[in-house]
Amino acid sequence: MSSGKHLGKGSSKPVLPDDGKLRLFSMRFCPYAERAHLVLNAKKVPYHTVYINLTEKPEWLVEVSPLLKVPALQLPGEKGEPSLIESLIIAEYLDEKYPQNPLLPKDPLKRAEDKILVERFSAVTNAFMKILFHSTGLDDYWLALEIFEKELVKRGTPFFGGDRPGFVDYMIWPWLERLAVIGFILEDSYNFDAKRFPRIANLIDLLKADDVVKSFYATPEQHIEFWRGRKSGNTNYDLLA
Ligand SMILES: N[C@@H](CCC(=O)N[C@@H](CS)C(=O)NCC(=O)O)C(=O)O
Repeated sequence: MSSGKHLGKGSSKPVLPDDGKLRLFSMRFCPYAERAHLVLNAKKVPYHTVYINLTEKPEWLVEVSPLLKVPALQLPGEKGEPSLIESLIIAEYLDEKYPQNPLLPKDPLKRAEDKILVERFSAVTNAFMKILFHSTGLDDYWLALEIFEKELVKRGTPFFGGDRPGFVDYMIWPWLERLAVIGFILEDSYNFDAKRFPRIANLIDLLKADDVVKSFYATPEQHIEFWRGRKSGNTNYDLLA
């Protein structure tokens, strides 16, 4: 169940059924929130989604997300107390709590290596933000992405998770899904060189066909539409809600 529209200032906190389901506070176009949706969907855990208008945040958001950010995950039975926050913490919690379809490897060293890789992805997400808000940083973006291309060569598998998507794949996917936005912001339709990133290009194709990714997918056009609104101060949060 989803709240449908993004709730903003003046909205009352939705009363959700006490049905033992998790509650995810989210925003449809937030890549960090998408991480949480992907893990929940990979685990097939039923949950409610409450979408938040981040431009005019509802007064009650602080009750569930002390840093006023999404995602925040409220556990069944919790009422107002602060929930789990931070996409990576939420993703790891869910992977440990729900053992079906494990995403992180069992081996402690391999687990640590995957988590380090995801930490290193912040170089990509930081460069992405720079492009979005300052139209600069494209070279940094590709340089950071190269680390991931090389890692796939090293692992010799189609996914970071091996023969199927794992933790790293789902944690980085939201930014791969948004590659077209870079072209839109920089007013350049050419934005991804599949010859420079053949493994990443293959990974993108494979992930696009993955049921979990498909369960929370927005098209390049939809992402561009969202960012066009955001840039002009007319954010259409409900474009896909
Ligand atoms: N480090 C956080 C980042 C979450 C984040 O920045 N979310 C954005 C939306 S994509 C947000 O809630 N922004 C609201 C704000 O910063 O006021 C995570 O991984 O969950």
